[in-house]
Amino acid sequence: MPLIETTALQKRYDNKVTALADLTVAIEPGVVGLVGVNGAGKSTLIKLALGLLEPTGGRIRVLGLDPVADGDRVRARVGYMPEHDCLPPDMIAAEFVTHMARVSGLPKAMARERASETLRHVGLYEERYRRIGGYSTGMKQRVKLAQALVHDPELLLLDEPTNGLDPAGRRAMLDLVHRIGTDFGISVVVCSHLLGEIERICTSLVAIDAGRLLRSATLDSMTQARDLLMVEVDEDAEALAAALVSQGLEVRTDNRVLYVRIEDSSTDGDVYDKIRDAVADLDLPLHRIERQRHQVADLFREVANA
Ligand SMILES: Nc1ncnc2c1ncn2[C@@H]1O[C@H](COP(=O)(O)OP(=O)(O)OP(=O)(O)O)[C@@H](O)[C@H]1O
Repeated sequence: MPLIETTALQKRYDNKVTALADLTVAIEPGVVGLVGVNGAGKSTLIKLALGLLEPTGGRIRVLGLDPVADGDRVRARVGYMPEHDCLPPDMIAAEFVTHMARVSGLPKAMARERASETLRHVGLYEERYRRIGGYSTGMKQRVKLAQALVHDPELLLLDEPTNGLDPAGRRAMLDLVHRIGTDFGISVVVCSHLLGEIERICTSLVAIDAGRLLRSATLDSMTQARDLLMVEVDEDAEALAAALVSQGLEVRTDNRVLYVRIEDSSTDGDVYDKIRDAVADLDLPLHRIERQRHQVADLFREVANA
């Protein structure tokens, strides 16, 4: 069953801004990156998934449930880390996370225990009895993550979890998110406007733009299908390109460099052979030949510019 499934989902705010225009997507289990520029509609989708907002058109299901009609059941199975600072500065972290566990329905002793475990898991065990107001931004983000995890949800919705962090803090937070997906088997939907940053921890990506679906695909399908061989010759790149095209290969040239498309890894050997033969026939000085993966960000840019 998809984690989140939407059909022609629309959200128009009272101020007439249409945040989601006509979104149809099925988000499958795994660590899923929900990407889009600021204002694309990511937070709106998350709030609709939590039942905090109601759609103005279309339909949304979360773990097969309607988040408006079945709000309590959805919230019991879903953890949410909001984007902006929302923590009570005067509370100590252990108390706050215990309280959030109680709100989610855990009995007192279990709530305390789970709060300690979760704070340990996010790397705040030593500091758990300090006031949240004295925490750094990175520590506050970890408390937000801990309260989302404390009731052991099946699905975590994280809205820009690296917000406000420095590069080392961003990496640490993303590693933590990745481990939650792999070690605990919890599905995660992580929103970000920085595709290059989250692609390394995700199993699939969903890109939205102006409230519509731009693309949804697994990382594997995006990278494998679009592998390239980069071939650099010292001269006559055009002649080599023509020879390869006549052999049925797809080639793009950029000065002395050719990019040859490999559609399927089973045909790799053929492509290498054709390049080697053509280089030999033309008696060209081959500088280098190497396999190059498309950056996932490039693929999304291609779609965006199409
Ligand atoms: N409560 C609201 N009332 C009116 N308009 C809103 C409200 N919340 C969001 N919007 C507008 O809806 C659009 C989508 O916003 P949303 O926050 O969902 O985007 P986002 O992709 O999450 O971007 P960001 O990361 O900047 O929050 C934007 O134009 C935003 O200004």
